[in-house]
Amino acid sequence: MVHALLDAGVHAVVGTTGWDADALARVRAHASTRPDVGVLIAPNFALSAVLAMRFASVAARYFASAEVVEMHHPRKLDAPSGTAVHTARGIAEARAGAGLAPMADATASALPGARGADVDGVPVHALRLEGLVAHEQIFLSNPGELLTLRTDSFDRISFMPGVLLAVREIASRPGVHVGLETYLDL
Ligand SMILES: NC(=O)C1=CN([C@@H]2O[C@H](COP(=O)(O)OP(=O)(O)OC[C@H]3O[C@@H](n4cnc5c(N)ncnc54)[C@H](OP(=O)(O)O)[C@@H]3O)[C@@H](O)[C@H]2O)C=CC1
Ligand SMILES: O=C(O)C1=N[C@H](C(=O)O)C[C@H](O)C1
Repeated sequence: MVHALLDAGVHAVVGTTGWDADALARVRAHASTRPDVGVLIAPNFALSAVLAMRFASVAARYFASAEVVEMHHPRKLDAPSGTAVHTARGIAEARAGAGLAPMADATASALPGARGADVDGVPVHALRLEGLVAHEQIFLSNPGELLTLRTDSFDRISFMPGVLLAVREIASRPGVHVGLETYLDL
């Protein structure tokens, strides 16, 4: 779909998650044939989630350990959530940039999944619970201290301001961008 929109010269705001690295690379390659067209792939349009991700990536370099727990409604098809993957990648990039060593974890035996998914070295845990919409907690810790960042979308109305911002801005932002934070002055 995004390839067809690029071919037609139509800007695309994408909120669908579950993209793997290969799919993203294919879009980037295809987009290079239409540098005049904008593509925004945003795993979350809620301001609280975008800010939580940003805060996590700013804080990550100061903490020895980091893990992400996302919680969603049980009808969700992908796990972990696109938001959690994006959060973990931001943390991992910040850690790598600061030259931090891999996180301590002495686990020697575990049931499959017990330590979550490994996203660039950051454990990500997915809960599916009736009654929830979209929620995430980011844990960052050092010996003797813990920082917890939490974002809750109680209603899908939370995504709307970000979607409107994206569709209003996209024509002035050619190229492929990942994450609504690229549109914000953060
Ligand atoms: N970026 C963000 O802020 C957010 C992202 N999401 C992401 O959006 C995606 C959809 O989630 P959600 O809205 O809960 O899912 P839903 O099942 O509620 O909606 C999916 C929609 O896609 C349509 N659809 C499904 N398959 C096709 C297809 N092959 N061709 C065309 N249309 C299709 C469905 O149409 P029909 O009803 O006719 O089957 C339906 O309208 C997920 O990846 C989710 O993670 C969700 C919320 C916020
Ligand atoms: O499926 C959902 O509902 C959501 N999906 C997105 C994700 O995977 O991060 C955004 C939000 O969490 C809602």
